Amino acid sequence: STARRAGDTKVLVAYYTRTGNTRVIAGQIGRALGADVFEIRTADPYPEDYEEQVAVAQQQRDSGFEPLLAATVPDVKSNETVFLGFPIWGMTAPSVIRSFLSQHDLSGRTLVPFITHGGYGLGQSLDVLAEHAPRARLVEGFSKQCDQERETLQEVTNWLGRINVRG
Ligand SMILES: Cc1cc2nc3c(=O)[nH]c(=O)nc-3n(C[C@H](O)[C@H](O)[C@H](O)COP(=O)(O)O)c2cc1C
Repeated sequence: STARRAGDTKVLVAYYTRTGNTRVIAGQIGRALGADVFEIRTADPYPEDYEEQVAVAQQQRDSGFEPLLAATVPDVKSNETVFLGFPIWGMTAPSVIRSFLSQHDLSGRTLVPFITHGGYGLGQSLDVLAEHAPRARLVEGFSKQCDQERETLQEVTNWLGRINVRG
């Protein structure tokens, strides 16, 4: 919603997701606060294949690469508060989150992370936010353990092996 009362502060909810877990939280924050919701996307799509994605994520993490964004938020500075959501990849924030923070100056703004992970916790992700948005006011975020794609794929593979159906 863009309708606001005088005195309201503008809130943006920006998030990145691969399998949708983080999107559920983004949608709930957006509805609860009447905030604009922006899905962060890379200009070049990531692999659909899980193992290929793990390899690309690791390579981009280790090299410090910042993938090009498909789009940026116009006038991000008009927002007093920015919620930033992402999954944990390789014990840290996905490299596209570093791209987002490099491309959007959040100086003097309140930055609220919301993070999903597969059970191994937040890793280095909060350090990444502090380093790449050094002049934002980083407040306590929300985090939740969610399904791991790896586990779902393995369970489906096991099940297909048990039933007697051949493609
Ligand atoms: C490339 C890749 C790397 C991941 N690395 C981790 C990890 O280091 N620790 C962890 O707990 N979960 C890891 N996960 C699991 C995701 O963080 C978890 O499933 C998350 O909820 C996915 O969010 P999404 O559905 O919004 O993409 C990884 C997933 C992917 C695809």
